Amino acid sequence: MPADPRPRRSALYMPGSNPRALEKARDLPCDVIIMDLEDAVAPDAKEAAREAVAAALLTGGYGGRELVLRVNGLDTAWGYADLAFAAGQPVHAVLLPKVESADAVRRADAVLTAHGAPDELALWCMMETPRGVLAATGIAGASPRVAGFVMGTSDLAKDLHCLHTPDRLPFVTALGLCLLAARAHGLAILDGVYLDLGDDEGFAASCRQGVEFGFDGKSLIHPKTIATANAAFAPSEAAIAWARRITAAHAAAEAEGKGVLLVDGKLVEALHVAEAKRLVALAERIQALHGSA
Ligand SMILES: CC(C)(COP(=O)(O)OP(=O)(O)OC[C@H]1O[C@@H](n2cnc3c(N)ncnc32)[C@H](O)[C@@H]1OP(=O)(O)O)[C@@H](O)C(=O)NCCC(=O)NCCSC(=O)C[C@H](O)C(=O)O
Ligand SMILES: [Mg+2]
Repeated sequence: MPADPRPRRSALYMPGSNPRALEKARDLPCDVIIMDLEDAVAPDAKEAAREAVAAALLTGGYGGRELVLRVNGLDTAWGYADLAFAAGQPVHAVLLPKVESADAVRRADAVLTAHGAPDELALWCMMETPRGVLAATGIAGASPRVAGFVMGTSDLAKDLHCLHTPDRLPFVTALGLCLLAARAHGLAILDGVYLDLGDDEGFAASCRQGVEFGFDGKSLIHPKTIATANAAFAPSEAAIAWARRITAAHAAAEAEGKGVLLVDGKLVEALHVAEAKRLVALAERIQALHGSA
């Protein structure tokens, strides 16, 4: 468990070519902002998008939100220049699209390093192709910079020829493989976007399912979905109260030389306390970031 888990309940994408969205993001209660140079930006707007992102980051005002810059792939006309640009930007992470191998991560890492990126600049990887999903473990461990995965379920559906069903059964294998690889390597992992902005109920259900799977949060395409994702991925008040209770009860039991106990008839061991402490730390970080859970 990370000692100090960072809130990543809601990660809002915005086109780098949309200055209004970049400006609006300063006042939105999302935990993560993903400024996109890739698929949300038309080919003839790629360079203007880089300039708009640079101007927005120079102005700042994004508070404690985590800033992520999605670049184009190194196999495109813009990828190298995007990475060279990203190396000098005040962002927390660079998000690589369509990552299919550990080697692709290492090539991107080398460009960042050659352009003076600090060691703290993280790499996040879009997991959105069949090859990428099958190479998830190698990708997760490819470089010390790799700190997160983001599921790209739209590209994945295209390559799998599958449908976006309400239960997301067609994605279960891919989501599970990426979750396993991310957790095995101590990475953050965010669920894919929900495309139907008119279906609030379906969106809420997909957030609940993301929580059940174990994702840290959900990637989003519109500000109106932030509140639902934030509520779904935050520990509930009842969960926090329970976490505090079992932590205290377990400490008292330990003082009496016992490793296990029952609280309200439920078995509590050290592993439950570890998860309880993670939830409480997460709730405290959310409070510090936005002032409320
Ligand atoms: C989908 C949109 C194009 C809709 O935009 P718009 O018509 O402007 O929406 P609204 O009029 O309802 O907007 C209301 C206000 O909110 C601001 N807004 C809208 N979207 C964003 C946003 N994403 N970030 C910040 N601010 C936003 C508008 O400017 C309005 O503000 P105001 O002027 O005050 O009224 C648009 O939402 C959009 O572009 N969304 C992001 C699309 C995107 O980034 N797509 C790429 C990422 S998803 C992906 O690639 C998936 C992955 O790779 C995979 O394979 O699965
Ligand atoms: Mg994609």
